[in-house]
Amino acid sequence: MTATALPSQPTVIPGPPGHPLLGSVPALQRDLLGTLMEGFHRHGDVVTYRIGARWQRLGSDLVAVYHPEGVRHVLTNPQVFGRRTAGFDALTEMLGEGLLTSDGDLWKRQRRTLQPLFTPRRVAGYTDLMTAEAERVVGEGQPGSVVDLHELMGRYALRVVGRALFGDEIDDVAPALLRLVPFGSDLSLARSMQIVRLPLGVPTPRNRRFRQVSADLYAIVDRILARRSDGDRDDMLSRLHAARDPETGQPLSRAEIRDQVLVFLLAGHETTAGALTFTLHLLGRHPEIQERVATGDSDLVRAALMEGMRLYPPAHSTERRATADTEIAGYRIRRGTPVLVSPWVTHRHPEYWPDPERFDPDRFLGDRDRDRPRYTYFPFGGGQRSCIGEHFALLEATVLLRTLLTRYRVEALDAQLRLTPLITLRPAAPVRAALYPR
Ligand code: HEM
Repeated sequence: MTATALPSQPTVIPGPPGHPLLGSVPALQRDLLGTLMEGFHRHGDVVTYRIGARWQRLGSDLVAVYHPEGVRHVLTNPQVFGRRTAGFDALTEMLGEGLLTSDGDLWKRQRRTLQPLFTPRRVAGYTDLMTAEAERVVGEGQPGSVVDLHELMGRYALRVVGRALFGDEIDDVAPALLRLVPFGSDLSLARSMQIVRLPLGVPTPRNRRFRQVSADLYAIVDRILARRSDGDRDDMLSRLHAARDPETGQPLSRAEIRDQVLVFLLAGHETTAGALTFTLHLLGRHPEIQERVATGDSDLVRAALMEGMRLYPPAHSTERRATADTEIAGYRIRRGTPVLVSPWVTHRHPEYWPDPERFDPDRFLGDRDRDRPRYTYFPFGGGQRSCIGEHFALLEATVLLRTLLTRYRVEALDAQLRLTPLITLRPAAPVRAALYPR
């Protein structure tokens, strides 16, 4: 498949017919990832899901693009595929206009200003902090006891990002934050899937809950910001205050700093916690692979993490909106159409991933890793809106894996992971594992 026109291609994009009045909405709400996967198996690399009624004016089409070449086209052409989608609009209503949700010139300015905080050299400066937190979390495990990997990894990732941001522990607000995140994620996703979206000001029970969660999240940020005495610190918050747009010299406003802090707190812990949980679960189901990784060999640790994120990409799907008429694989995409790309599906594309469901970290070693086309694997997205925290997350995750696995043998106690795909992929239940000292 290519992103150029193929004259023999039909112009109607195939897809499931769905419910006459609701289209694929009930199926997507019931089982998002299963519905996407089924669409791929039945209809191929480009699939239309009807959102709402079949009559043109009472619904719209969501086009999912699963082939790596199509994914590249969507993620690397921001002039054609913009960010103002129902999903990002709902997130903006919840979290304000931080780097994840802002758009256009505002995003450009924010990214220019914040990028220097995330260079590999800057990120390497957090190694000691990450190691100390990994030791601390690992030290809390009772030998032989059963732990919930997701709870443990959530605590680790939040402590790391909290200390990196504020130079201090944020343990006092962590439980509230960890409790609010799935509510916020669930409400944002549900709002983005509503066929008719009432303004948040309309006091429906769901709108009230939405606004309350947003207010509670900001209250946590304000509490942390208020107690922090500005001194000579070298944390991310001081750098946010000191950061200047390299082109205009403009600093971030107070409101922008508040929004960025919230985005970093949320985007910076949930995804990494998920990646670690899923990888440890998989290693806990594959003792022979775990033994190799437990040697601490950095290539193997990295490969295990990459393979964990292949099978369970924390950011399982993302969306763009066509801002002009365009074409993908010969199919016409009309201006205004929402377009979805999904690491969950593309990471299982059998053309590029033989035996896709098998956990095999060796896929990420040597030539096999190098020879693969770029957008067969995109857990951190791609193009100009790719994850700013990628180096940070990779370092943080490999430090934890090495620390935990050299100390403990992990035995996963659940045969299957039950998942809830909200904005990010989350376990639907505790992910139980026993830790045995080595
Ligand atoms: C394993 C961990 C992580 C994964 C899998 C991940 C994944 C992603 C993905 C896929 C995107 C792009 C979304 C899109 O294109 O629509 C993204 C964006 C972003 N991520 Fe991450 N992320 C991770 C960790 C982090 C960390 C640690 C931070 C911050 C400390 C962070 C902050 C952000 C921000 C601010 C953006 C928006 C960037 C922009 O639009 O300019 N992420 N992330």
